[in-house]
Amino acid sequence: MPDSIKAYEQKHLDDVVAKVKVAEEDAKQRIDVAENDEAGIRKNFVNDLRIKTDSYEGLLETALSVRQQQQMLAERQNSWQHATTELSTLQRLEKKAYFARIDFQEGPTAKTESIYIGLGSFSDTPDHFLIYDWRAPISSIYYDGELGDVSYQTPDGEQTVNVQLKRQFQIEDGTIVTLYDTDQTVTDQMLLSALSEHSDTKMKSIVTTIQKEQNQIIRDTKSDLLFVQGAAGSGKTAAILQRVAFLLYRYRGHLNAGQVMLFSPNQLFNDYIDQVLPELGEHNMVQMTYYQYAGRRLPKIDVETLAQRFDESNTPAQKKINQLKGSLAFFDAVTGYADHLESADMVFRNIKFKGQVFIDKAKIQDIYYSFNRNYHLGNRLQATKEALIRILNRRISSEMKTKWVEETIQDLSKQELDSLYGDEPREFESSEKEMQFLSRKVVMKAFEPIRKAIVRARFLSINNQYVHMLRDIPNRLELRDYGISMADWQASVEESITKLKDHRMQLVDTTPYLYLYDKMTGKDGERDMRYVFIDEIQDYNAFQLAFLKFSFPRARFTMLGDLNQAIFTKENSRTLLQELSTMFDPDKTRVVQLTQSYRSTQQVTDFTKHILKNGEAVTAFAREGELPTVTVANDEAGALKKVIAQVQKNEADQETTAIIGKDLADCRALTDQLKAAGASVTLIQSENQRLAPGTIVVPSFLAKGLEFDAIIVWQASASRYAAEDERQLLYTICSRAMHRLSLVAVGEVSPLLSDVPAEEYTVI
Ligand SMILES: Nc1ncnc2c1ncn2[C@@H]1O[C@H](COP(=O)(O)OP(=O)(O)OP(=O)(O)O)[C@@H](O)[C@H]1O
Repeated sequence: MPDSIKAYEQKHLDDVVAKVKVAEEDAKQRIDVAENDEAGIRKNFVNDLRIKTDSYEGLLETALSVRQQQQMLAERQNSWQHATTELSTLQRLEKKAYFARIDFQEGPTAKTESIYIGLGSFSDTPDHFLIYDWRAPISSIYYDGELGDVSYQTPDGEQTVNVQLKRQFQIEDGTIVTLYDTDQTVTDQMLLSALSEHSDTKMKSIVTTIQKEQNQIIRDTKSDLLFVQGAAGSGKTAAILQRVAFLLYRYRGHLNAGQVMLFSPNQLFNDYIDQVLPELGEHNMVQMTYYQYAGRRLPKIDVETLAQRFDESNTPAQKKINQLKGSLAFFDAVTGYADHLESADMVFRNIKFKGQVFIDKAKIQDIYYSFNRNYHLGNRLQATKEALIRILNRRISSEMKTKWVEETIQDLSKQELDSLYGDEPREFESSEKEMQFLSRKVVMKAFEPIRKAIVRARFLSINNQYVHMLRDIPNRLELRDYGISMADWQASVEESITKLKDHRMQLVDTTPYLYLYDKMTGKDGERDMRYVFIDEIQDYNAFQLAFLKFSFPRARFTMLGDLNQAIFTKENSRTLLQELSTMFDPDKTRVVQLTQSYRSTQQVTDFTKHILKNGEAVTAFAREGELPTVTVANDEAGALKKVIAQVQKNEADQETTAIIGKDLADCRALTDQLKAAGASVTLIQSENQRLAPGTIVVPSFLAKGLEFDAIIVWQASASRYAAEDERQLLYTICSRAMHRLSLVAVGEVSPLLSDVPAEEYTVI
């Protein structure tokens, strides 16, 4: 690239930065003005406000003036907010104004235009954009096409332009470090340098190097279901975070971050990605694990944790039952059962008062089923509550005459009496009237728990209903079709009952339980949620997905996953895709496959993909690195020595390292041994822990979605990984490595590695 071009571009950059600085000053002034105004309003507010409470007009006047002041404050707050956001974008632009330039013509006779693309828009006069936001429609041509005719989507339809130049910049602190002209989507050079960086405990945004296939995911606005099957490290997570930023920009004013929700695999992962959106100048979306989402609604039940679920060893019969409980057929069966409750079989509980039956369950049942067939579960319940409240109100008068009421009044202290009188005048026509007044108050107070119980529908019993439903399932589904015998089913119902009595529940029961509860109480989901993202979709079952669709009826779904990494659902994940396809309109479903893996070096990707059999396609990105190493020690002590030596080597090379063990027990034992040998490592044992800098030891099921410079697989031995259905697990572990992968086995190496060609690793 001739120096004259670099000089020209640096001058252009200097001009833009100078204008950015002017705008920064302007924004700062606006912030000052807003702050001063606000302080002024608050001060005057106290001085000006005369509280008039002696007449109705006076009260109204006071209220109006308070309201006016509040409005003025809100306006200042708004302009303060606006100027502050603008300032933070400008400060970012001052350092790195843009990363690309595109020259294009809108038609053969049109004049050539140049635009610069950066993290945010900037214009010096309205309509004169010096920088375009990377999410603007026109910016799409940078990611999407090559030179020549390129089309892009605008809100008014498709546009085609002729692209003549694509220039990329690496800018640091207002100085151009390098620039390249390219005819490819994004030069490999830029991507290579992005990928060669060391890993961090926080994920970074990929704005400058988004790839064409990723851009399709980011900018999709049409699909109700966008399903992304992407190899490990293909940028699924990176792309969806960019997508959230894109959507927030595209629908600014109509969509806020609170209407976007991401279901992530674990809390560590939440921590790992929480800087990406703020870095892009956006607020984080709502982020939760499915476990948190379900658990939050079941505060009194201990739902099985990730670690427990991972350690679960089920009999073949239990596996089949779990499979059934996670299927769409089961979802339909629960739906059918719930609909049937409109005409029969709802289980009720007596409403009690002072240990006695107050309203009998048979009576409640009569009321519940007295409404005509047009009443569905929701309004049937509402109408029942209203009827019960009426009964309660009628019972007040009769209860007032009972002995306990009279006794209670006699025993009242002065303080209690005062609180019963409240602010009401204490003049009564007669002592009888006064007694009546007090009796009513006493009874109403005593009835308060009953009123609450009615309003909260405590006369329903979700636990009993759930058990009733489980017992009824053989009437709704042909168990034999699922390879389940009647005896096995009954045994599993008994087990669920035992657990429920003990306030425990398996994850596989949680969703049907919540779904049944929502149906019984007529809930129809959170209508405000507009975009739901589900990462690591292969760990969900169809029932959960159907439930999420039911729970967010107006949302569009983006589901991402890698069937190669199905560590919980294993082979069942393949049927998930089929089941999903029946849940959404095929015309509004888009499936995108990402096969290129960006995370790892070619050597690591080649090695890991040989662990899989009939796996989904994975292509290595041509980034050179060292071969993975495999060490087989005779005993644990020998293996431990190898691990310590490897950690020391990694530390010397400044490679952040995670040692991944199969389960928590292995990881605990290893951490103790490493610490005893003087190594400094942090054990991550629960998903609620934070990612620590330095070397960590982490069990496989918590390493999902994360990445590290170097991975040491602890106990890559035949004793740990032998079963065919553990291939995905071993693959998931190994594919966390960016640059360096070391496997350490004791005794005999895992047979799951037998298909890896000998030239793809070094034995040490
Ligand atoms: N276009 C890109 N430019 C630069 N880096 C990228 C790009 N795409 C992906 N990466 C990087 O590749 C790594 C893997 O990406 P990410 O974690 O999003 O993959 P994933 O598909 O979610 O992986 P997994 O399924 O294994 O968790 C990250 O470090 C990410 O920043």
